[in-house]
Parts: sequence; C-alpha cells; structure tokens
Amino acid sequence: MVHNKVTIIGSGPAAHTAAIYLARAEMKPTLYEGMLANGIAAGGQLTTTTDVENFPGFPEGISGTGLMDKLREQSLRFGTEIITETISKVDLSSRPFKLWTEFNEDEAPITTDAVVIATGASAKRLHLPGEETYWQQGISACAVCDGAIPLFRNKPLAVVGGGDSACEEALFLTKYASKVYMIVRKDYLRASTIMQRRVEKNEKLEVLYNTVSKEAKGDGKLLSALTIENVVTKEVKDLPVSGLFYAIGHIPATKIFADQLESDEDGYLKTIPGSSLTSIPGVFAAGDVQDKRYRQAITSAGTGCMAALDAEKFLSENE
Ligand SMILES: Cc1cc2nc3c(=O)[nH]c(=O)nc-3n(C[C@H](O)[C@H](O)[C@H](O)COP(=O)(O)OP(=O)(O)OC[C@H]3O[C@@H](n4cnc5c(N)ncnc54)[C@H](O)[C@@H]3O)c2cc1C
Repeated sequence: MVHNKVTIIGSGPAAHTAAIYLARAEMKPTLYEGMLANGIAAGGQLTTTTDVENFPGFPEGISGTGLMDKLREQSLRFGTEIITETISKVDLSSRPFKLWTEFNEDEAPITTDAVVIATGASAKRLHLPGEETYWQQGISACAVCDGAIPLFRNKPLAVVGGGDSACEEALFLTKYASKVYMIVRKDYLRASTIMQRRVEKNEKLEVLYNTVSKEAKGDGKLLSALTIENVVTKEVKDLPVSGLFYAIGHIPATKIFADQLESDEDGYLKTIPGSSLTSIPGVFAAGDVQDKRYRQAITSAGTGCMAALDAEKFLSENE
C-alpha cells in the first residue's frame, strides 16, 4: 500500500507553489499532476495560452507552457515526487485520507495524512464553429490576462455574457479597445445595478441585447468577425471584431469532492477566509478551485504557498 505524508492534487501554479514550499520544508510531497484531467494537460490552464505578461519576475513575458515547465522543474529540484496520473476518487471521511487514481478505483487506495487540493477550474466556452481555429488567435476567456496585448489594441472587441464579471471584463477592455460590444442573450443584464450604470455611462460600450453568437470568422489565422443573431428579429449579421472574450463563467474541478467538502452554490470549495483550510481538518485548497474572484496565476501561487504553510503546521501538530 502506498502512503504519502502529504499529497497535492493538481498541476497549476497553486499545486507547484505548494510543492516547492512543502518540499523545501522536507515534507516529501507527492504531486499528482493529472493525465489530461478535465481535458487540460498537466500544467493547467496556462498550457492553453500563449504569452503570460503579468507574472512577476519575467519582464519580457514568458509562454504559458514555459512558465509551467519552470515551476515543475523547481518542484522537482527540492524533491517533490511527481506522478502523471489523475486522482479520480477520494474518501476524506477519516484519516489517513484515501485516494484512488483513474482506472485503479477498485485497487487498494493510496493513503495520505494531508491533502492539498489545487485542481483548478476551466472557463466555459460556447464551442462555436471557428472557435478552435481562433482560440488564442482572437478568442480568449480572460480579459485581464489578454486585453492589453497588441492584437486587441484600438480594435473593436466583443464580450459574451451579461453578469457582473462580463460587465467588469467589458469595462476593463474599453481601456484598450476602440469599441466593445456586449453580446447578451436576454433583454436585460444580470449584473448589479451599479455595474449596469457603469456600462450605460461608458461611451465605448454598446450592449447588444437578445443576441446570440453563431460563428467565429477570420482569415484562418486571426479572428476578424463574429456572426451574431438577434433572437427576436432573427436578423443574422457579421460583427467586425478582432477579439471575442467569453465571460460566461468557469467550472471548478470539484466533482470528486462533492458531498465531502463544503462548497458554494457554483461548486467552488469553501475555505476559511484568510486561510486555505477547508471544512475537513487536514484538507487544504488553493488556486482557482477555491477562488472565483481573482483567477490569476499569481493569486493561485499565493494561495498555494498558504496551503503548504497550513499543511506543514497541521502535520507538525498531528505527528
Ligand atoms: C487562456 C487563458 C489565459 C490565461 N492567461 C493568464 C495570464 O496571462 N496571467 C494570469 O495570471 N493568469 C492567466 N490565466 C488564469 C490562470 O491560468 C489561472 O488562474 C491559473 O492557472 C489557476 O491555477 P491553478 O493552480 O488553480 O490551477 P489550473 O491552472 O486550473 O490547473 C489545475 C490542473 O490540475 C490538474 N488536475 C485537475 N484535476 C486533477 C485531478 N483530479 N488529478 C490530478 N490532476 C488534476 C489539471 O491538469 C488541471 O488543469 C489564464 C487562463 C486561461 C484559461
């Protein structure tokens, strides 16, 4: 039977930061990085992007995969054991906790004294025709991450969604874009009143109500238009835009913890504010799996550090 002192589940900035701290503290962490867990390669969401320009320490920017390779290397340097398997089942009802890897659910479990959950989240997509071609070539799911890049400067852009985050993203993009269209399916915004007022007041913003996206179009390399349909008039037209930002929510990777750990109405793991402590002592959460507000690599790394320090304290107090 395999027993790990502390197990990290995940492979994004939160998981590797936790691994670096725990390994340096001689806690001998074992990290399960996933085998295309939730359809994303080991390394997490940053493996699906091109350049990362806002992670401190890289004045010239760094590619998403380049950054994740460096974090992985740093985890290994201090002795983290990295296993390229997905954790598919957990039993957190008593200590030691029990974990199973994918395709081995009927075998003896891996046991562990503490767990850091850093399984991340994934942005919801519309899966439009043309989306695969123009993903990261005009289509993005993160305005804060990508809005400032030259591709979008002084160009017309579209944001899909009608909630608070969609309004926030659209307002943010008006700093760079020549014009921002909000594509809203309903005939109203779901956002708070204050957000709606800000949207209405911004001269660069135009809300297209009763509108759905149909197709992403371009020259095969870069996005240049979004086909939209007015669901009331049935009018279909091409909106010339160089950028399309999805702001329709994220799905936290928490399915395997459902009914075992407290989560909010959207499935994000709940942590005690200001800590990484979940509803079960010895189980810690870090990164996007517990954060629906900031969702950045640096905040994930920060909470990964918190989880490592919290886990280390827990282990030393329960030895
Ligand atoms: C296209 C795009 C561009 C972005 N650009 C930027 C940017 O420029 N700057 C920035 O700061 N942020 C950016 N972000 C946001 C950033 O990527 C996330 O905030 C960050 O990656 C979250 O880190 P995380 O550690 O929580 O986990 P994630 O990056 O979400 O990674 C978690 C990973 O763990 C693995 N995993 C999941 N479940 C299991 C399991 N059961 N067993 C084993 N492994 C598992 C999977 O590989 C999963 O992807 C971008 C996001 C996207 C989608």
